[in-house]
Amino acid sequence: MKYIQFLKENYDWLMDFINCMTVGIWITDAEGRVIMVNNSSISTGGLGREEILGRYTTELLESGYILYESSVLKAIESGHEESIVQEEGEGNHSMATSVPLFDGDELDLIVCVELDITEVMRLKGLLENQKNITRKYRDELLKFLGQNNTENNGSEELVTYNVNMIRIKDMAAKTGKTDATVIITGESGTGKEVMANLIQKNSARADAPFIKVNCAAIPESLIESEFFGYEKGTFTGANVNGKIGLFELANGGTLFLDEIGDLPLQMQSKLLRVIQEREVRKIGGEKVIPVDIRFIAATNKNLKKEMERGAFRSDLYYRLFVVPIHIPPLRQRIEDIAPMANYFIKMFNEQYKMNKVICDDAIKELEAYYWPGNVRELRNVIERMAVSGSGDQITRFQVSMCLNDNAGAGDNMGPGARNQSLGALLKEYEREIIMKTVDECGSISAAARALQVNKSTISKKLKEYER
Ligand SMILES: Nc1ncnc2c1ncn2[C@@H]1O[C@H](COP(=O)(O)OP(=O)(O)OP(=O)(O)O)[C@@H](O)[C@H]1O
Repeated sequence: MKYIQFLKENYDWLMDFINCMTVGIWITDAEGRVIMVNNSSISTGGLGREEILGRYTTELLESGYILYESSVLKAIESGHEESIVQEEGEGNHSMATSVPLFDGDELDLIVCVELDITEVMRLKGLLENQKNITRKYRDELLKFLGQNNTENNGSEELVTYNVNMIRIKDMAAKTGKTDATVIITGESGTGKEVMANLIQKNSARADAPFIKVNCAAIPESLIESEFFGYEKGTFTGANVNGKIGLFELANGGTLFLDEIGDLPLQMQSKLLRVIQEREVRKIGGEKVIPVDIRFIAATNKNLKKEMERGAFRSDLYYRLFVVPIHIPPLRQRIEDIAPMANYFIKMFNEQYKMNKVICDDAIKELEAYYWPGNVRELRNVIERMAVSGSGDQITRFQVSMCLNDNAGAGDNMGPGARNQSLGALLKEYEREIIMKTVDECGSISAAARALQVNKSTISKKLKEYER
């Protein structure tokens, strides 16, 4: 009883000491009987010192002076430090921490410190509120991104959760509001056309004609007549009524010049003239037709290099690069792979009336791939797995096989490009095969029979995989 003894011997000056403190302090004996209490504690409760001193905590609890529960009683019971937070009405909160002090093995007394945490709780509430608001805005933002995605031509969305891409998308949407010429660059399959659709859809010309032309697909001999059209009787064997050219078709709207890097030099200078002078004349025609066209061009070529080697006109280059938009390859925005994969699965589920889902492992496998064919390749891979796999799950095994097929079909990044040794790759495939067979066969014995190995081999491998 050394603490109780000390306390009794030094009661007066100890009382003066704890009365200097702004926190409430209670000291009870091992039975929870109050032997000391300071002014700060009394000022927070409804009873005076004399009414508290000498009373058992259980009594105070029963009489309602202490609300709900007592940290003192909890500390007596557990023999450890105990804290409780209590609401004391009118939004006030306190936190009581009781520390048991032992003389040897014997509980001697309990020191309870009471803190007014009303302000802390108010701040906590504010923080919670703030967090809820942030969560709400985040959800709204994600919803907005998803909704924005549908603002595309046709049924396709521009799916992205990549910060860079979101910024680009934002900028693209803004340029839609102007008539500035836009050039979209990026590797094949990165989504340049999807971006062009987004720009057009967000522009004042959204309801006006949107003419798309693949410059690489038109034979050189026909390119001029395709763009400018011709008057009737101009060519023998041609349409007797003449032809309206792409420029005229796009008048009042937008002309999307895909693969502009493949436009023959001669046509490049003619295009430049149209962009600058805003008028066209049909082949064999006299009449000058004023045109009001917004140009969006795209290429997977490095136009600067093309210009340097004389394959692209520098004046056209500078005329096009008013608003340049570069779309990064898919391998540089790995966070887009999972949402895109899920987006394509949903799309193919609807198209083929399926219920496919992709497992996390399979997503990881997709994320580890190099994607030389970018989003187009991802979409094709998902479609192939969706229509060819059995069951509703797209597994990691299926992804591995599919990506290997892709690599084998001439794409330049096979499993080796993932920097894994043959041994590691074989182990990985062995694991996939075993897991899939056990999954499909429903038991280790059946899988062992199917793979023509001992049951113990499969069990051993499965244990290894669990580690
Ligand atoms: N961000 C995206 N969200 C959803 N689908 C996308 C996205 N980007 C590309 N795709 C899809 O990938 C495929 C290829 O996209 P797109 O044709 O726009 O690429 P591209 O860069 O214009 O290709 P290319 O240079 O070969 O013309 C399309 O099926 C398109 O719908």
